[in-house]
Amino acid sequence: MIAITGGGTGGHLVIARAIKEELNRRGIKPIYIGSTAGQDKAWFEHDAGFEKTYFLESQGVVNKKGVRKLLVLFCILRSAFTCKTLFKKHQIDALFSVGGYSAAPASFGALLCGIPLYIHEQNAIQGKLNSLLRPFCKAFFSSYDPKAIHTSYPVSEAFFTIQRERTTLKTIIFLGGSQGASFINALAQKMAPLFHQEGIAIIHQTGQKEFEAMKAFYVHAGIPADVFDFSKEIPAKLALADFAISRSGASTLWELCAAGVPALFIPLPHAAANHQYFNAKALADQNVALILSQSSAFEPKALLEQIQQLDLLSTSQRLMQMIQKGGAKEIVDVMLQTQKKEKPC
Ligand SMILES: CC(=O)N[C@H]1[C@@H](OP(=O)(O)OP(=O)(O)OC[C@H]2O[C@@H](n3ccc(=O)[nH]c3=O)[C@H](O)[C@@H]2O)O[C@H](CO)[C@@H](O)[C@@H]1O
Repeated sequence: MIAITGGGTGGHLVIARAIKEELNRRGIKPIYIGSTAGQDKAWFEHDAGFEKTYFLESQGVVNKKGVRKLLVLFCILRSAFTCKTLFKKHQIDALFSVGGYSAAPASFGALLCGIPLYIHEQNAIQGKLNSLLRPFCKAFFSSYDPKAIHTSYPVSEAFFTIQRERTTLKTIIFLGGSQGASFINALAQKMAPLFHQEGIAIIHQTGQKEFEAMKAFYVHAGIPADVFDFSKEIPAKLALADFAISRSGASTLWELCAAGVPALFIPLPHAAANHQYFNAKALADQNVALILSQSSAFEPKALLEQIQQLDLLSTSQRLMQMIQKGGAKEIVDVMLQTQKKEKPC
């Protein structure tokens, strides 16, 4: 039996879902261990692809100080012992972690039990928990790190199905990551009138917090736009888009590659170790993406011209070559081949 852990935000959870789906295709129903905080419950609480789901108390340690930090660490340790019991109950042979604070209890629990731990790092710069656990894991997967087991990013097949070459800028999509991005919403308010004048249609994922305000903005400005807070139909939205203005969360970035949608990335400046910048830089270094720093001033007309000057066709062709189907299959193959049976839990 396999357990999957980790999450907190959509970028982590989408990998957990891809691995779960690949296991389901092979007749395996894993269990899931996530957190009561973040988006874990919303994504998986009622997911029938899991044998059972558990949500334990866990929070990030990184930004905590003093007594608060000690309390969080104690909480993780207590939950790690809960996981030990769960592993025994479900006879877990292997744990797959997508990282993030919600992965901490089960990962430490696995180490306590001697259960092989497999880690997927989504980003170009590895997270704190993943760095700590990497020396003890059975395999470490990444689409960036040459020293890791290199696999194609496990993007859902749906993004390959809608793959097409882009030739003309007819529709633009604003993407703020799983929680939306205030900066991208503000930028959209400056750019939308220009796109509208050029006859470019707009799709805009705002996040929950600013959804009403952004919807009102488009209505007042008289600009027709497909505005939504969060959608389960991102592949259908990307299918229509010829260009994206987006945060560079790893999952979104690779989905854009798979779909062949060229993008201007605006990395989240506060992401740990600036990893969103390095995610986008890996593409920009190969001339297949534009980057705009959130702290640099920009002139909307100049930005529009920069986007319009991009060679959409060759960029979208090269993006599609950067990722292959079957990333989740590659990971599950390694996991099942190396899995050990003897468990001293
Ligand atoms: C604030 C934060 O911590 N961000 C991190 C988080 O990003 P975040 O959670 O924003 O994740 P990504 O942008 O990587 O992925 C978002 C996922 O949610 C999906 N989606 C998004 C919007 C929507 O309406 N519907 C929908 O289904 C996307 O298709 C994608 O699969 O995890 C990523 C992967 O570790 C990191 O690179 C990011 O830095």
